[in-house]
Amino acid sequence: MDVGLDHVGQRAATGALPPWQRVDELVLEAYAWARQDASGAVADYIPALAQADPDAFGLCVVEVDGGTHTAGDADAGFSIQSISKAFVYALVCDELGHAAVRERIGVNNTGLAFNSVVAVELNGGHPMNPMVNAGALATTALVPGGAPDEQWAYVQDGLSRFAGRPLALDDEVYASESATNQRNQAIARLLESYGRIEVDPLPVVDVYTRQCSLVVTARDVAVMGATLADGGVNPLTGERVVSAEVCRDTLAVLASTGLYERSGEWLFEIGLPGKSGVAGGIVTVAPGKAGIGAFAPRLDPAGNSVRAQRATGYLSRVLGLNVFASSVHDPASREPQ
Ligand SMILES: NC(=O)CC[C@H](N)C(=O)O
Repeated sequence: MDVGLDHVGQRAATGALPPWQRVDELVLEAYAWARQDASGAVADYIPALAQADPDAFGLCVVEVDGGTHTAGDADAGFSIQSISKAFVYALVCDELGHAAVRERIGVNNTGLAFNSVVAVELNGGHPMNPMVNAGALATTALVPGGAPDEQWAYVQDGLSRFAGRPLALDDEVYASESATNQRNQAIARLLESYGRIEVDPLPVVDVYTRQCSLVVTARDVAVMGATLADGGVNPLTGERVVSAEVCRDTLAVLASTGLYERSGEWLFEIGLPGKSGVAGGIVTVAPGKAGIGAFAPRLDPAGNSVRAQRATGYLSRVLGLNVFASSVHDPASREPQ
């Protein structure tokens, strides 16, 4: 992934964000620049997703003090899909302690596609990390509650607390994905055969499918990211959702695995933990600073939104968010004009 940022100056990551009026302008600029790229294709392996408007595009930055900046369709709804994996993982770690989850789920990249069955086999039945489908299914199996309906209530409530508003299910996406998720059912059965899922796997797949079908907006996703950036406290509601330690651990996992087999390229270009979903959303977290939510349905071959990656990369540079760009003495780290 080369998102074509060579012409955009990298602001040093030390210090605060620019004043809010300037952030407003830069968000509009990032949006206009990313919008020029109409490449990629809308996901169609879940039939309901194929109906998305390919030109929809929303962008939102929420700062840890609650300051909010939007461009385009920031309030257009889309299904959260794999972005949910990051937040369900955080909730489960907060509940069970990260050591237990780390052993069972893992924190290393598979180097393979998000829905790879081979990855499970190659790793002796280990799901490897919570951001691929195998690890996400194994994580959802650990959600407290026991019965699937209670687990679902826990997930829906927890993700809503991250977003700061009640999130609802997209019934059409849920029905469509339920009818076509045989591969996820197979992965769950495979994990069961290796003892990595110890409950009935098909209800786990159902809870997972529901969690992926929650409707969010770019604004919601930015608030969810800002909650992780803010050490677990939602900057809009003031509610603590998870502990600061859980945020730290979740962000480390996102940095290495959030964009699947493209995670290295993402980190190289953008320098921030992020998580994508096949409906076209990406959440990105600038620790201690802000969350970014971006949504545009056209995807690259790994299943990551083209425009969302570009807009986020632009913002990372001009806002000075790249966590590796901290050398104020580096002549390449110049203030953007
Ligand atoms: N990458 C994704 O967003 C995948 C999520 C989707 N619900 C699936 O399980 O296939």
